[in-house]
Order: sequence, then structure tokens, then C-alpha cells
Amino acid sequence: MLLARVAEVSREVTAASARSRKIALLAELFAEAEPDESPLVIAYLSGRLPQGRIGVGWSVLKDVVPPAVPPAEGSALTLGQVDAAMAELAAVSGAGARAERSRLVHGLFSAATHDEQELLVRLLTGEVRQGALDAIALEGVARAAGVPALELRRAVMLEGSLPPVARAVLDEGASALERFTLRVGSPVQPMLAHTAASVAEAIADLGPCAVEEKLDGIRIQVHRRGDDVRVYTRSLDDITDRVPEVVATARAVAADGFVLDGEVIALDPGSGRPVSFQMISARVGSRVDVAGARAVLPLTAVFFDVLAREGEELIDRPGLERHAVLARLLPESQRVRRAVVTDPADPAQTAAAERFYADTLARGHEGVLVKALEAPYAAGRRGRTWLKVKPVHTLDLVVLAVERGHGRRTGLLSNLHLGARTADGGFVMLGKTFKGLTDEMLRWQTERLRELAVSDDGFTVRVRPELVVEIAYDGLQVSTRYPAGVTLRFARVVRHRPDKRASEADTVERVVEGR
Ligand SMILES: Nc1ncnc2c1ncn2[C@@H]1O[C@H](COP(=O)(O)OP(=O)(O)OP(=O)(O)O)[C@@H](O)[C@H]1O
Repeated sequence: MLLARVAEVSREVTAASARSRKIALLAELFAEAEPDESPLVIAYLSGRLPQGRIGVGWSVLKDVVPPAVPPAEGSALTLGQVDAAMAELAAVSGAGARAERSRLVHGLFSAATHDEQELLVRLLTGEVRQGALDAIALEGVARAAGVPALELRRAVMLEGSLPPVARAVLDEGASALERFTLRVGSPVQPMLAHTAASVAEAIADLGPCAVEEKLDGIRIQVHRRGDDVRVYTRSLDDITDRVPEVVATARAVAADGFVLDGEVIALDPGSGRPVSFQMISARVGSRVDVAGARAVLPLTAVFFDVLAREGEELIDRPGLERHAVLARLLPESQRVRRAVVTDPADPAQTAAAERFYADTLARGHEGVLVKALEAPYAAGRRGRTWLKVKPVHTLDLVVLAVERGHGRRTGLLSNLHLGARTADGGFVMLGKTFKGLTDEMLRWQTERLRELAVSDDGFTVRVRPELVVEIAYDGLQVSTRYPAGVTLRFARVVRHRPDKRASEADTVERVVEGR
């Protein structure tokens, strides 16, 4: 397939306002593509490169942004050629890398038409305006392959991503879906939670439920088959080598095969209270000297769900049943604490749930999750059957740009420009903040944002909109300075969220309407 065709559909999808029209356009595109090309089509439409970040920054791109390079007359670039060029670019390193990248990028842009050049820029800068593309791409594939979207979605959750499933169903049809089951060693997208204002509201919503402590660590999914243990993050990255303590815990379980869902935390050796997320994140994120870091900040794995055991898939079983399996697998110390409300009409039980919430906060945790006892595990979805209750309201926003620090912060990238998602896949800026950033966080974000930089006027560095930050704030205030007409009052950074994608950030509608 030609890149020009993807560029054309990408434009049409952006211009179409009806979701059904977008899906129809995508279905047509997937029907035309060879099944093997579909992973590239999905990636390019949603503005991702399969190679990830490939080191082409603004210093290289500014020389090729249209109209800098004369465009090719007719379209001839195929998706395969673009992919090969990106792979070549990703492999460049060492002395002379910048010149070599520049040479390769020039070559690619000279072979591209004007429209293709624009798509290439968007791919290389990460600036794609394709709202909720992953969800509609899934529906487009379902229609092109003639399979129900619901069944395709389940397969995608179990596989972890759309491209491999798309390739299989477009090639073989519905029968391919059977292959995508929960497998030990293949991470599935975790179930997520909605928010409730209070424990009472959550109980009223869910009926019989469990109130669990919300641990403030890093989500982990632990797979074990025989002696082989793998640990994945919420974004399904394999962190096995960084968390030897978790591997040891999983090996000690008296069962051969299972998939567990939980959180890795660190407890202060002195007080026994949980240490900050930022420190755990630094410990898990460190590529260096795991043994040394381990001595300083030992990690503890605590689990709250089990998705499979000894070859048996459990995700469709009620929560209560899964918890019974979990309780047989793990000692109490390795499970989250919880209080069960079997009868929401019993005041003694609801009072006990409220006490549990208060005690959890007093122990230094950030809140609770209230989970319906009957509900299955909704992999990859923000289910209505898990509700989180926290005393402080936070937003997940995307860093759009950052200002250079001055004074004590000279040399660091400090003041963050914060954006919420818009319905059309873009971002709208809601405000700026450098409050809440510790020295360690400043150092970390400076390094990360330098990698994401796309332009720099000496004062403000614009970045690919990829880094998510969790922001606490005291409310909204009307502002003519910001495009949504509002800005955040006393916004402060709670933490960076490298485990979240920009597509998971809060939408401006949610911020403004409190939804
Ligand atoms: N007992 C628990 N059950 C489920 N998730 C828990 C529990 N304790 C801590 N967590 C964490 O809370 C998260 C659930 O909240 P949510 O689905 O909103 O994700 P989130 O956006 O990362 O949440 P937040 O931003 O509030 O941490 C899980 O991803 C997990 O990391």
C-alpha cells in the first residue's frame, strides 16, 4: 500500500465528524491493505512509529519540514519503504549520527509528495490529530474482517494490542480470534477504575462489594509458568530484571502457573509507612545497579486479583471467586487489605467500610478501591465495577511545552505547560506549573523532556505531547488567557506518570464539567 493512501484517509478521517463515517473510511482502508501491512497502517494512522522514538529531533526536522524539500511529483512511497527507512534511522548511532540522520531524512522526504511529507512530519514529531483513533481503528478492522467488534476487542485486550490481532483476523477471519486467549507469559491490558465521590456513593452504586486499600505504587502483572516468571507494568512493559524481589515472591508461591494483578510498593524500613511513588518509580526505573538500589529501597509486591491459575482463565469469574483463589495462593501479607460489605443495607457493615477508608488514609495510602463482588475482570476497560475514592482530586494532563528555569533552576526544564485532551485528538492548554517539583523530579523531567523536544525558542521548549503528569488543584477559574476559557487554581505536580499514555489523559470536557 502507498503511504499516500494512508495520508489521504488520515485527512478524511480527521475531517469527518460522524464516528460512523470515520469507521467506514477505516474499514475501506483495511480492506484494501494486505493483512501484513495492517500493523503499519494502524501505527501510522495513530501517529506512532513501530520503532518507538528514533532520535530524530527538531534539529534534523527543521530542514525538511514542508516546503523545505521539493516534493516528489507522484506518489510512489510504499508503507514497507517508509518502515525500512524508519528502521534504518532508528539504528543510527555514534559519531556523525546527526549528519547521517539528516542524510536519511532528506532522502525520505525527497521521495515523498507534499501530503506525504506532512504525514511524515506528524509521525516524527508525534503531532497527530486523530481523536480516539485506537478505538475507531478497532471498529474499522472488525468491519473489514467481518467480525463483531466486541469479540475483536476482547482479543485485543488479551493480546495487549491491536496490530497482531488485526493482521490475524484480516488474514484468516473470525476463526483467528480463538487463538487470542489469556496466556501465561503474554500480558493483558489491566482493568482500570472509575471515580466515586465517597465510599457511601460507591457502595450505593455497586451493592455488595469489597473496599480495598489503594496502594500508591506501580501496577504489576506477574506471570509464572514453572520457574519462569515475568513482571509487566500497566503499559505492558517487561520489568522483570528490575524487580528481583517480585520474582522471588512469585517463585515462592505453591503453584506452577498463574497470572496475578497487583501493585509493587516500598515501605520505609523505619516507620513501615509507604514511601512516595516517585522513589519507587526511580527504583524500578533505574537501569543501573539493581543490587545496590535493592539494599536501599527493597520492594514489596502486594496483589489484589488473579486472572488465571494452572491453565484456567478466571477473568470471567465473579470477583469474589477470584479473590477466594487469590487467598488460597498467597498469604495475607501479600494481599491488599480489604473490608467486605455483603449487605449494603446493614449499617454496621457500611460503618465498618467507612472506618476502613479512614484507617487506610491514616496508614499513609492514597485512598480505596471499591469493587463489586459479582463483577468479572474487565481487561483493558475503565469498568464501572471498580470505583476509586480519594480525598484529593487529581487530573492526568499532558506536557505540551516547558519553560527553561532560571535562578536556582538554571539549566533545568521547569515550568510545565499542561494540556487536556480534546475530542478531535488534540490538546488544549489549561495552565502552567512548576509547583510540587522536587529536585529529583526536575532532573528527571529535564532529561525526559529533552528527548521529546521538537522546537526551542530559547525560552520555551515545545515537546511531543507524550509525557503525562498527575496534577492536584484547588478548582477552576475563569481565564481569557487560555483557550478553554478556564485555568487551574493552584495547580501542583503530584508525580510524573510515565506509565500512562497521552491518550489516557483527562479530556477537557471532563475537567470543565467535572465528568
Ligand atoms: N487494591 C487495588 N485494586 C486495584 N488497583 C489498585 C489497588 N491499589 C492500588 N491500585 C492502583 O490504582 C490504579 C487504579 O486506578 P485507575 O484505574 O484510575 O488508574 P490510575 O489512573 O493509574 O489511577 P490513579 O491515577 O488514581 O493512580 C491501578 O492501576 C493500580 O495501579
